[in-house]
Amino acid sequence: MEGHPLALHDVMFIPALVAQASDEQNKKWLRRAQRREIVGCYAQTELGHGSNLRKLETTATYDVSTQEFVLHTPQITSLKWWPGGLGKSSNYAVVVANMIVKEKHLGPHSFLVQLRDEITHQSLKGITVGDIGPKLSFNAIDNGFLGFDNYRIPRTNLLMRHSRVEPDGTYVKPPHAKINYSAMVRVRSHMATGQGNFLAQALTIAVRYSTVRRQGFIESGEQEVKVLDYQTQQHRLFPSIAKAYAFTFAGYETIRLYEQLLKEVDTGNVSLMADLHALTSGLKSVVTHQTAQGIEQARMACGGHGYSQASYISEIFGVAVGGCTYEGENMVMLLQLARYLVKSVEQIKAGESGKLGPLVAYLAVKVDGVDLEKGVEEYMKAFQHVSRLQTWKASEKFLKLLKSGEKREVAWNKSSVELTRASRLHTRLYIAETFKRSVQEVADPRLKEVLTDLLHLHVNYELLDMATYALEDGFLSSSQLDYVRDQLYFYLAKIRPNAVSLVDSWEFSDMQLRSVLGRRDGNVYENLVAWAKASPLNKTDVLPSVEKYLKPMMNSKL
Ligand SMILES: CC/C=C\C/C=C\C/C=C\C/C=C\C/C=C\C/C=C\CC/C=C/C(=O)SCCNC(=O)CCNC(=O)[C@H](O)C(C)(C)COP(=O)(O)OP(=O)(O)OC[C@H]1O[C@@H](n2cnc3c(N)ncnc32)[C@H](O)[C@@H]1OP(=O)(O)O
Ligand SMILES: Cc1cc2nc3c(=O)[nH]c(=O)nc-3n(C[C@H](O)[C@H](O)[C@H](O)COP(=O)(O)OP(=O)(O)OC[C@H]3O[C@@H](n4cnc5c(N)ncnc54)[C@H](O)[C@@H]3O)c2cc1C
Repeated sequence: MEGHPLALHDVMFIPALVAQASDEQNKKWLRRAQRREIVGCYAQTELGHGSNLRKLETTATYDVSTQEFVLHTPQITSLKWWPGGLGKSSNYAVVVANMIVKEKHLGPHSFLVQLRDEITHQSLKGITVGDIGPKLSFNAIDNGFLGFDNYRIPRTNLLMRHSRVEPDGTYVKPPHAKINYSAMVRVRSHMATGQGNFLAQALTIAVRYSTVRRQGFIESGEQEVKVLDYQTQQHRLFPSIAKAYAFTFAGYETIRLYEQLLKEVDTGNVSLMADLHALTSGLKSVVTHQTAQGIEQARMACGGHGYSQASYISEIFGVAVGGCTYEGENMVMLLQLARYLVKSVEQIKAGESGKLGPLVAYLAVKVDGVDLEKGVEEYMKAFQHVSRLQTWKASEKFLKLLKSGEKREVAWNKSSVELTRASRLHTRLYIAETFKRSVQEVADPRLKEVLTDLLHLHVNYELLDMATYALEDGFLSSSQLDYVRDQLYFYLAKIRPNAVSLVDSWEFSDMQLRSVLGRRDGNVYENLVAWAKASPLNKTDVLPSVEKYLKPMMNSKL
């Protein structure tokens, strides 16, 4: 769980080579990387800049006389800072640097750079590299720093699948300005399944423990109840079970889209890039945020024992919450999706609704009301309505400010909270729709029934959570919201008998979960005692600190 020092080799280094190095370059590098003869990482973020890639300070200046790039980090803030696996493990890196050719700044480009000797593993001359120190989590990964002192690499180490620099310094542009960002888009498109998995682990622990833990009574009786029988406990955990499934389904779709994008880009078609960038930006932000919230609720649902490291939930939280920051800080990425939404509104206003992509076509279609009792399709229309309402409101606010003479960037900043709200609602609609589609495709009738219950729970929970938007313009009445609440409570109770099976179906082994509370056999109490006894503090009855500090204090006459 604490991560693996070679994780980024597989997650980003190899994918960056696959997507950005030419076939000829990959003949030299890819096989070696796949065999782990060389170990690499993805070095982009700097001490001074992570979000704003246009301001990266590391430069790669082309020297036409030697046909080399000179890598340089001119000041402290230019040091690469954060890349996983960079500090100690990697001997190579894909380095993102601002490329300068014939004094022209051509923006961020990726280079394969050797950092350490392949035999001795010592850092090479001109390179300063090390570990950035302990973090909230991921402490088995050596996130690192990296500086270059006019460090030279051959021209052919610029990754040249999409753009090139010829020996004489002629620059051949890529087919899309942001094609060099593909390694990030890849990770973002995998994050929904990855985060769904973290949420699932925490829920497995909390749900299993909630069937072992007995406390209090619902009705007066002989035996105290399992805490999972409390409606509040179900409300804390079951909507997150639905989300863990929903995120996984949404993630499968974005992974498929990314694979399709890779194929299309190779044939010169970059039309999917903007859509996938917008979609994955929103999805990574909503999913990581909701996952962190869900894991924290799972921890609290385990009461005091949830706070113990024996629960292992705090470890899962630490790793998962990193996703709110890495691969694009969540607010920054929500604002990327918002750009796409505002553009869509502008297209509609210009009478070009026909040009809208399938995921935003609903922004042009007004719905007057819904009959929620007719089922999930009507809920989808309600989600569309709230997302459309907020997207139009936020866009109009921005466009009005623009019209009043504000600079574009200032108008954007003044509308940004509303814009991020629109992005979240649009993404939650997407998650609900992929959930619905995925459940429809399930062939096994018994499985389909249980997943349909989860889907119903999800749409009722989500709609209630967005109620302010739906009430704002009278789209939903208060009696409709009462219906949603009743449905929510109905599905909490309906899911209760299947709750343990739903989490067991994820098939985490005890070794994976590392949780005393979430043990498959349910023997929690005896193992908590054994776990406590194994604490280093219990190795001796009397600690050395007693002689050193306590006794002098206790014997003092003051
Ligand atoms: C098989 C498994 C695979 C993967 C598993 C991965 C994760 C699994 C989940 C859990 C993890 C499990 C275990 C853990 C193991 C390891 C940890 C895993 C990963 C951690 C590694 C972390 C790595 C990093 O963090 S790398 C650094 C990431 N950095 C960022 O994300 C920076 C964010 N900033 C940006 O991306 C950009 O600066 C920007 C905000 C997008 C702005 O860019 P820029 O200034 O250049 O552009 P403009 O704003 O001017 O926009 C112009 C225009 O371009 C459009 N645009 C921008 N980007 C893109 C793009 N990528 N594609 C297409 N279009 C793009 C933008 O929208 C504008 O369009 P319009 O003009 O039309 O509006
Ligand atoms: C666990 C972990 C692993 C990482 N692994 C890697 C790696 O392998 N390789 C790598 O290169 N990097 C890596 N990173 C770095 C990571 O990608 C960046 O930290 C991340 O992109 C955020 O950038 P930042 O640190 O510059 O945040 P900042 O941009 O400084 O964010 C600070 C605050 O400013 C706000 N903000 C910034 N810009 C805007 C804006 N335009 N509009 C509104 N608000 C804004 C943010 O929302 C945030 O609230 C990793 C980070 C972590 C935590």
